[in-house]
Amino acid sequence: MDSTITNKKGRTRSIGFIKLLKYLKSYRKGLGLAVTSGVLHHVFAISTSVVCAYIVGLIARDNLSGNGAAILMILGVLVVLRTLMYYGEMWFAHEVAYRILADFRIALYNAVERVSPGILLNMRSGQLASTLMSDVEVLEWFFAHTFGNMIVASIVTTIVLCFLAALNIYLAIIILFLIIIILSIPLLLQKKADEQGRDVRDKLSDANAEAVEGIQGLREILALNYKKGFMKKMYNSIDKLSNSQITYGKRLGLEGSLLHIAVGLAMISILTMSAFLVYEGVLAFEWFTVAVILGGYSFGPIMEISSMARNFGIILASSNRVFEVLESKSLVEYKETSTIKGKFKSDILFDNVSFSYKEDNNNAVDAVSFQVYEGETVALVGHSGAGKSTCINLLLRFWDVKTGAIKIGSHDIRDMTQEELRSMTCAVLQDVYLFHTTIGENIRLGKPEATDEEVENAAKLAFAHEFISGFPKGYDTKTGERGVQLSGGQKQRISIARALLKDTPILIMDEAVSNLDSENEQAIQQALERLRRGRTTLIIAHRLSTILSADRLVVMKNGKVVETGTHEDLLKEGKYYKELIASQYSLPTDVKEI
Ligand SMILES: Nc1ncnc2c1ncn2[C@@H]1O[C@H](COP(=O)(O)OP(=O)(O)OP(=O)(O)O)[C@@H](O)[C@H]1O
Repeated sequence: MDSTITNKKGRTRSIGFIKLLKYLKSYRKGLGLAVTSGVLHHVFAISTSVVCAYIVGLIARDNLSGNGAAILMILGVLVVLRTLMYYGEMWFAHEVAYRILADFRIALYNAVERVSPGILLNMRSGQLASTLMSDVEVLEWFFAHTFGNMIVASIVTTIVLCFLAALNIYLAIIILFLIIIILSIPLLLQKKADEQGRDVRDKLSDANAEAVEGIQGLREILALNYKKGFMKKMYNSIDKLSNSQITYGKRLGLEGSLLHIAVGLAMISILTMSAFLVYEGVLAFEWFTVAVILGGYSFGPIMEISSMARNFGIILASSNRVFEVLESKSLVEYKETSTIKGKFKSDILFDNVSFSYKEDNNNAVDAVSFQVYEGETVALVGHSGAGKSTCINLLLRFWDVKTGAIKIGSHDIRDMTQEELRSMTCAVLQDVYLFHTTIGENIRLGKPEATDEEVENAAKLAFAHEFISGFPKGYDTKTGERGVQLSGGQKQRISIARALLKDTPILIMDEAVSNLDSENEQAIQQALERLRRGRTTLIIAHRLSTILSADRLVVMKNGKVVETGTHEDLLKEGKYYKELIASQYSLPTDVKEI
């Protein structure tokens, strides 16, 4: 029987098993305690039954001869010990399992952070959440109930077989043979179990992703009256999941039935064989019931691991999904240690930069060159899809350039450590995310050690202090999910306060396109003015006022830089810029001045 069934990623069952085992390495002590108490739990349970069976045998032969009280005492002690050991086994096994799950969750989150946003391109956020939470949860079966139980089953079965061999060697041989048959049943159905397990986990993750999308896009679903269409998609996904689970359940049922038939036949064989041995005078009568009980017990632990093995398909599928994230290669590798001497200057150079998001795609930016001098504000302008955000993504090193180089202070950003790059740059992006914590903490994100006074000063400069103070709890007001809901303009002012507090020499901005009321608009423009002062700023400009206030403009079209210069120069000499401005801001094409 091939015990190394290959899954869709080419990973084998045995490789998956070994990978999971590696995580147990640092918990050897806990695992040892779980296995020891597991073995003792079974040994005491078997001993209790064996003593009972022996008493029955003695009573049947009228041979108890006044030992009843002592035997009852022994039985009482065995029951107490068995209970204690069961408690210990559950405690230690779950302690190890849940500690490992915590390790997995932290490692997974680190991996997501390391490989994002690249990984998020290929995975829906619901699918990722499914891996982070429920796939990891499934691994509890392995760490708490599979590996340790396998060791316990091997030890207990060996002990029982030795005991049986001492009674009669033929009984032991027959039971060993029957155990091999019982163990081979899950192996026979292993390929199906792996395929079905993978299918269930994939379908579950799709259904999760659909549900998450339904929550995230609820506003659009209601506003566009898309409820029927969305529900159809949702039903479809849930239908596929339940069909897959039913198929999986049917196989579990088939496997379980085969196991019960095998165990039933095994019990009949033991009963017949023991009776035959007693009849032949080879086995004393009082050992008959003991032999039958021991025979039955030898299948107990084996049945336990067989039922776990029946679910190994799902365990393997979940572990593959977890390892897929853990082992995803980072799109960007940072230098571990700094090689750059002296202080950084903050000018930015895009030197013949080309990049495409996927190998077979056209370049999103193509041979782009421009410079932002220290303290200068350069605005990227162009139609949607021109490549402006891509320039910012590359400067922030969410991806690396395909050819060319981006330099800060004449150093290639690929030669900088993550810490160096992050301490030089701060990004204020369109979609401001507020965490479910206080407004104060949300502002403090980029500088956790900032004092309350510094936070308040930053908020004042960002014109956010006034509305924050208006809340009954001020800076201690909770925001984000289930916290107070802030308007788009208020969120932007908080993100400007964050940037002011972080106080980096380079500011990278993607200006929000959403319409703001004039009060918000004015406050934000003034806050941005303050933020840009003395910093090297690269900004994706959408508002005419921002374009006008920039020192120079870099005009992009289809991934290329087509014109650069000041607004006035471009109006005089540029051709494309004039058309762009006219089309975007409803101005005549012969506009001379705005
Ligand atoms: N994550 C991505 N994966 C694949 N292609 C992408 C991705 N992001 C952008 N693109 C493509 O790269 C090209 C440049 O897009 P980019 O977002 O840089 O343009 P933009 O000028 O910022 O547009 P907008 O003003 O609408 O944000 C477009 O063709 C776009 O479809």
